[in-house]
Amino acid sequence: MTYRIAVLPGDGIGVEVVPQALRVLEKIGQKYGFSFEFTEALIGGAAIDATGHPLPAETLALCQNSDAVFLGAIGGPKWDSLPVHLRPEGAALLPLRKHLGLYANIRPCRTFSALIDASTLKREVIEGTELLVMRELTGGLYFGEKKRETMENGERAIDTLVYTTEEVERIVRLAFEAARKRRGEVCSVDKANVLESSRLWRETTNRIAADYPDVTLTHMYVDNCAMQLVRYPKQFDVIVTENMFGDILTDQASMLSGSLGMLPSASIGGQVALYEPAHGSAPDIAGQKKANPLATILSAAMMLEYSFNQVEAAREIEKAVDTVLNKGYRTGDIMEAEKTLVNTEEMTDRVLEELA
Ligand SMILES: NC(=O)C1=CN([C@@H]2O[C@H](COP(=O)(O)OP(=O)(O)OC[C@H]3O[C@@H](n4cnc5c(N)ncnc54)[C@H](O)[C@@H]3O)[C@@H](O)[C@H]2O)C=CC1
Ligand SMILES: CC(C)CC(=O)C(=O)O
Ligand SMILES: [Mg+2]
Repeated sequence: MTYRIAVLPGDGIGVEVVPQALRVLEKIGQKYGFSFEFTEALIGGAAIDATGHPLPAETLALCQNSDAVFLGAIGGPKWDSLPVHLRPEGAALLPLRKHLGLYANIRPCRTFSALIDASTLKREVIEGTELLVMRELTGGLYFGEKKRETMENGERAIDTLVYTTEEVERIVRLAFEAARKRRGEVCSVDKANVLESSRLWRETTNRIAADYPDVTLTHMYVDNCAMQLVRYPKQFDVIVTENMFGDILTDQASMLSGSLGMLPSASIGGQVALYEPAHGSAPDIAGQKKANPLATILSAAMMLEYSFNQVEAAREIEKAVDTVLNKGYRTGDIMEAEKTLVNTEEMTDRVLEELA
């Protein structure tokens, strides 16, 4: 079996971590008897520089005609002065997610036992955390109408938060389905005390819950959730939430794993799924071989599981990551005293050794 993967390294550390995950995929494929046809394409700032557009038509066509899409990260200071609708994030990443129908972004967040003591949070708070955030990905504040208007005394800018019943229903159902395979608990996070879209979200979620009597549903306001995530994260099984809330809460939750460089993601819902680390292009460390490749390598494991049902191969990659951490290898973001500092490629070398 050969899987055809559209590979979009993007910008900044995207171009450093993606090749590392491809090495891991090649290796695990050899072991389990499958292979990959990787086709690289431009996206983001790199695509603006080369073609004038952050999401060239050929890139989109390649994604639509592949078995899965594997993305690094996009954006960076070079393109920061562009208006939102022209910059890499707004004109490439969001449209790509929309075109591919990827309405669900799954971000599993667990503690790695080797990293607990490196955390800024107390061991008793984070140990045993195993939560999953189901973030709505093609609606909400990032996709509503935007406007800039000239006023007498300056300008005003408008972003709109819109959700339809159907958009809420499909993501909430996925959350309930995921909870069924886990602890059976869904926490729906909203701001229903002030946002009308959240009131619709909550009403819809309550209605859908009737189809899942075996799953416990609770509701929480997003501000409280941000606090509860660092107070007592073990209370959460599946969190389902609006696009921007999920974006923010998962960067925060990544610290329960040890670093943003440890958090993988899968975006599903359409014909072709997309896998990418939760982090961005990290301009502050780009080009210095410091990037932690593990979030991207763990995203590759999610691809094997979700798109290709290669569950055993996925588990083996996750186990290799655990072992490498247990042996004391660390990139800078997770470094602590008496551990071995390695660069992006060396960390991957260690993972490959465990897969040998
Ligand atoms: N999916 C995507 O393509 C995303 C793109 N971005 C874009 O990335 C650019 C930078 O955004 P930031 O706010 O700085 O967020 P970021 O996620 O790129 O970085 C935040 C912090 O985490 C660190 N970090 C992130 N990934 C790491 C890794 N693998 N290893 C070690 N350290 C890591 C960075 O060095 C930085 O200090 C912006 O242009 C932003 O729009 C941001 C988030 C997601
Ligand atoms: C363009 C942003 C929405 C990207 C991001 O921060 C994310 O998807 O996590
Ligand atoms: Mg984000």
